[in-house]
Amino acid sequence: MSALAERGEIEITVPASVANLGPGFDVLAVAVQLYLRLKVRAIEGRNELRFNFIGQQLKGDNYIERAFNFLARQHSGSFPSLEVDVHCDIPIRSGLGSSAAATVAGLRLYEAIMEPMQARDLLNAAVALEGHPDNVSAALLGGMTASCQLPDGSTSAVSMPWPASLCLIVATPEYNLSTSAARSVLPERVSRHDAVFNLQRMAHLLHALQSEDFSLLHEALSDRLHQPHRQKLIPGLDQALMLDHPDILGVCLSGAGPSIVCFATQSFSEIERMLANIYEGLGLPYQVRTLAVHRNDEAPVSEVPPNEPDPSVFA
Ligand SMILES: Nc1ncnc2c1ncn2[C@@H]1O[C@H](COP(=O)(O)OP(=O)(O)OP(=O)(O)O)[C@@H](O)[C@H]1O
Ligand SMILES: N[C@@H](CCO)C(=O)O
Repeated sequence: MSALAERGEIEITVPASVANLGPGFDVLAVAVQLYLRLKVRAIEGRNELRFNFIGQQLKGDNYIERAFNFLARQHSGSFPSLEVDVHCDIPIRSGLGSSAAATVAGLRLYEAIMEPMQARDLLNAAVALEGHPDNVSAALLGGMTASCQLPDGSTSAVSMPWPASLCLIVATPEYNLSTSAARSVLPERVSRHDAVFNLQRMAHLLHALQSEDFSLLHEALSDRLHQPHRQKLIPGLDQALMLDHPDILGVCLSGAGPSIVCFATQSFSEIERMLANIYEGLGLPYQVRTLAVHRNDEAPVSEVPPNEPDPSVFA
């Protein structure tokens, strides 16, 4: 029996995510405590989905519906009609993984009303729809994830430790930038010098997050694969990268932007104010939020006993 048949109404919650984390372009992402929530009820009839967007208006296509239909077409095709209330706190086209959250929500909705699915099938469906794996991996697994596209075309995603004390202060200007527009400015080829630069930072970033030694975090968040090419599209990024405060441990673009993220373990309101001053100077409306990392289970990933199979690892 599906969860919906058992309970009459179900809720599905999917987190926002900050992708790339500087050098980890299309690889790293971290889920954060900002959510897309669905409330779902069965209604009379079959094969109809009715959506009510509450609070935030949908800009663009409905990716919840797209993901649901993707699975419905692959499986039986027939489903009970549903009414879905969508409460979305994730700003759309802002570099916080709204499309990934919507896609994962649609897949989880199908799973909830039909049958449980293998985690790897959900991930592969999400990547097929989203086009890049980083945000959807974090939206599915929670915490920080590293994704890898395998030679057979499937995707693997693994969970990585994230220090409980490290928060993200995220500034979002009111300035829509679609991911496709922010990807269109990226060069097809990069130099060996730049590839090595990113590998060095990525290794140091993972070390800093594992060891909780943040002394090299600032340098470890620099990037040459995407951020410099996007910088001209992102209001406030030049100024944010130059912010100077002893508790700002590093700064980078959030996903494809235009959100910008500062990392810190304290002084959150001072850092929020510094980010706010940038957009006030530019005359742009903005929102600033201090976000903790979202974990699917509250146990830190590092506490998973080494010999237990980790259910959050796909292969
Ligand atoms: N709550 C939602 N419900 C349905 N579809 C959504 C929702 N939120 C976003 N989308 C779809 O995702 C599109 C935005 O995707 P896009 O990848 O450009 O931005 P983003 O995911 O917010 O940013 P990024 O990928 O850089 O984090 C919207 O135009 C809409 O089609
Ligand atoms: N890795 C993707 C993330 C989009 O949120 C990009 O930078 O285009």
